Amino acid sequence: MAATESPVVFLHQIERQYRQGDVTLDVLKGAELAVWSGQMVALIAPSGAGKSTLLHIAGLLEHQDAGEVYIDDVPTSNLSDTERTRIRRNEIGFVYQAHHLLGEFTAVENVMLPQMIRGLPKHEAQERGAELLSYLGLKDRLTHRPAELSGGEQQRVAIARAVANAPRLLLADEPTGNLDPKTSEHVFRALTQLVRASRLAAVIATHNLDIAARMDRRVTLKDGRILEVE
Ligand SMILES: Nc1ncnc2c1ncn2[C@@H]1O[C@H](COP(=O)(O)OP(=O)(O)OP(=O)(O)O)[C@@H](O)[C@H]1O
Repeated sequence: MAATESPVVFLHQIERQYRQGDVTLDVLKGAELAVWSGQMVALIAPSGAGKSTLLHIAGLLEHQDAGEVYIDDVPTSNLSDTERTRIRRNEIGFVYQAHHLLGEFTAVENVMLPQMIRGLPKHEAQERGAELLSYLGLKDRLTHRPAELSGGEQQRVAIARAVANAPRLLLADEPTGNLDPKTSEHVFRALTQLVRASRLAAVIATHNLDIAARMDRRVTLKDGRILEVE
């Protein structure tokens, strides 16, 4: 990392409250996090601490109440919805605990879709989809539908889909949460491979401490703020 390089994502003094009736829940209270290209950051915190909220805000899926999200130095809070969607589509990839693949489409079609939404011709999307899936060890599964794939295979398709548009930032919310240890290891390796090869900035929420230990940094959420941990 060059000393002058800007972070891919910089969350600055992020505040987020949820109101339900008379009750106000302060989930984020000045959260601060910068992640650089090529860096994998594990986000480890108890259930309800605000991990998903933080990832949704970093991914421009949800608005913060105060503070700023910078993507490649661009402040995003005052951008139009169209502009936020453009950044989300082109610069950010998401992987969720449940893979959210489209059941009626094949593995490769699931990876083609975000690229075609972005305007890529079908044959190019198909070529990249097949290339990514092969890279993740799914060369023989291209035309399988999600129901015909194992949990780990489905999750690798979801990872391929998340990086199909060559994002700069990868956000993952417990990507190995539903998987057995061996499959988790497989999926984590696939994620690492892609982050390293494409120099992505990645924030990965996980409860798996073995996996967290192998990332570049570990952070937690305590009282609505981010703390670096060993
Ligand atoms: N839309 C919402 N409306 C009201 N409260 C919400 C909303 N979304 C989240 N919360 C509350 O905010 C807190 C943080 O939720 P969040 O999902 O970010 O936690 P988390 O750390 O991701 O938890 P988990 O590990 O269980 O997924 C929780 O107490 C949750 O109930």
